[in-house]
Formats: sequence, C-alpha cells, structure tokens
Amino acid sequence: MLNLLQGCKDFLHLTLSNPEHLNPIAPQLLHGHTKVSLWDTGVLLFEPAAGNSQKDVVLSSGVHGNETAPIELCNGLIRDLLEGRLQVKERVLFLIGNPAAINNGTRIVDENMNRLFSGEHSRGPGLSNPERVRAKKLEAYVTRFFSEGAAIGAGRQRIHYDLHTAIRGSKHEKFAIYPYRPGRAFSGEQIMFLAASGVDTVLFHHEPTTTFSYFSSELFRADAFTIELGKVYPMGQNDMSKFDSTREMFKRLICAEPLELPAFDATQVNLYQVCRVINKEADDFEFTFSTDVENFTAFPRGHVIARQAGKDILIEQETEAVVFPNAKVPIGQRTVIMLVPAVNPHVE
Ligand SMILES: O=C(O)CCC(=O)N[C@@H](CCC(=O)O)C(=O)O
Ligand SMILES: [Zn+2]
Repeated sequence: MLNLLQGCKDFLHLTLSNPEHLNPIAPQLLHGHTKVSLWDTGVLLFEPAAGNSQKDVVLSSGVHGNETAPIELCNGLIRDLLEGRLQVKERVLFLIGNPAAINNGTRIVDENMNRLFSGEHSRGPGLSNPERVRAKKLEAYVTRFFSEGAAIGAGRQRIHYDLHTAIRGSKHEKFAIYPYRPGRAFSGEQIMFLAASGVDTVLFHHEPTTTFSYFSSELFRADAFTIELGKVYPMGQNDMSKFDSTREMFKRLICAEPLELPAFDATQVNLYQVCRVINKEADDFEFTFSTDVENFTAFPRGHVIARQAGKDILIEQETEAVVFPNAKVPIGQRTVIMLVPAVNPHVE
C-alpha cells in the first residue's frame, strides 16, 4: 500500500490514474498507530490500530467531478494522515466519488450520480453506465464501513458528510442540506458543528431523495448532510484558505480532539425549510432570472420565476428563495429547490 502510494504523487493522483478500479489492499500498519486499507479506487479507510474509537465518519467528495475544492480538501487530510502529521482516533472512510468525471472536469459523464442512490442505480435502465455502477459500489462500501463499525461495539456515532460545491454563487457561501428524516429530531450538535466549520446555513429537506446523504441518513440513521463548501472552480484554482475552519473541525472530529461546540443557538445560523421542489416537465423549461442570480435570492408572492409548456410558475408563499436553479436537467429531474424560513424546527 505504502509502496503503491509512494510511487504516485498522492492518493488523488493514484485515484485519477485508475478511474475505474484498483485492486483492494488489506490493512497495513502506518507509523505504528494507524491501519490503512484500500478498498477500491478512491476508497481509503483509516482506523486507529488501538484504543476505543467512538465514531464512524464518511467523508465523500467528487460525486460531481467538477466540484473540486472538497476533493482537494480531503486529499490534503489524506496526505497528512499518510505522512503522519495527523493521527486518526476515529474510523474514517474517504470516498472520491466519480474519478472519471473528475478527469473530464465535468459534473457528470453519463448521468448525475447524486440521483442514483437508495437503489436508484438499478431501477429503469439498470446498471447501464459507469455512474450507476459506481453508485452501487459506493453504497456497498458505506454499508460495509458502518456494519464493521457496529461489530466493534454498540452506540457508535455514524456520520457522513458528502462534500460538494455549488454551480452558482450563494448569498450564504457555505450551506448544508439536512436530508428528510421524519420522526427524528434535527441534531443541534451537528448544526453547531457545521457552523463551527464555516457552514452557517442549513436547509431542512421535505421529502425523500435519491442523494448520497439521504441514503446514509435513512438506511444507517447517520448524521448525514450534503455540504456545499462554496462555488465551483477548476482543480488547483480554489483558494484553500477559505476552508480553514472546515479543515480544522474535520481534523478535530477524526482525531478526537475537543470540538468545543456551544449549545444550539438558532440565532447563530440561518435555517431554511424546503417548501417545494420544481421538476422539469417540458423541454422548454426556462427561468425568468439570469444565470448570475445567486442561491438564496428571494422573490415575492405572485412573481413568475419560470415557464414551461406555456405555463407560468409563480411564487406561492409570501416570499420564497431559490437554491440550485438549473434548467439544463433531464425531464423529470429537479430544476430548483424553493425555500422559506424554518419556523421552530424540532432541534434537540
Ligand atoms: O449548484 C448546483 O446547482 C448543484 C450543487 C449540487 O450538486 N448539489 C447537490 C445537492 C444534493 C441534495 O439536495 O442533498 C445535488 O444537486 O446533487
Ligand atoms: Zn454537487
């Protein structure tokens, strides 16, 4: 393992040089205190060789190939772990989601991978393209990781941060999507962890989705989020100083350093409720606003925000804010998420 990595520039380089597959490598002892295992290309596990870990943490990046900052952030943590500057005290699984799309510099190759989880990869046309195949494998790796954690002992915390960047600029630069979780309170500790990581805005989703974070949240009861860390830039062109707080909190989490989180305080964060999702139903779908309108821009009741098939789509609530508007999606998929302020969300 170490030889394999030493022959390459680094783990990301190894991954991108083998975009489809790498043979697994059994656990190797690193620096006398850490077990490191390669499960597949872009799939790397670190475990403390001794001691009582309490948490199973998945850090995924590159599910969309052009969202490079989280890939660089994770690769930096991996480099520090491999070279011994950091030592994990919790189990951590790093996933680089879509190496072929990263090589392409594009969001997708054939299909949006973040619409293919919770078994969606095998519905309809089935495992008909590499993204479907990879989504199925990623599900299997997360399942194995959490199952092996459960075998260590009961009561472990499961965490999955699926790291992205947004196509547009955003009024709140860093934000997280909290997957729909009926019957489960939102975690105030997680929201304050995100805030300490520089992610000061959280959207509560209103329905099940086929995203990676929903998969881990629903199937494994993980504290799982899609986290948007800023705007998309090409690889190497990210200002990595913008992620100092995020890196610091991820480091504290995986190295079991004190998190020093304040109690949940709704005044310290921006909380939004998803009120609806507008799907594309016709090829002529178009927004009435320009491509430089930022995420979280709000519009008043009655305002026409989009048109399709000869019909206007109007703002229904007193105000609604838009996030992820994108008219260039296949018919049937989400064109935009609509938000209202979250009123008294059930946070514990
Ligand atoms: O900026 C955009 O339009 C998309 C950024 C992105 O990839 N967002 C995720 C959000 C997933 C979720 O809703 O949890 C996605 O669209 O897959
Ligand atoms: Zn993304």
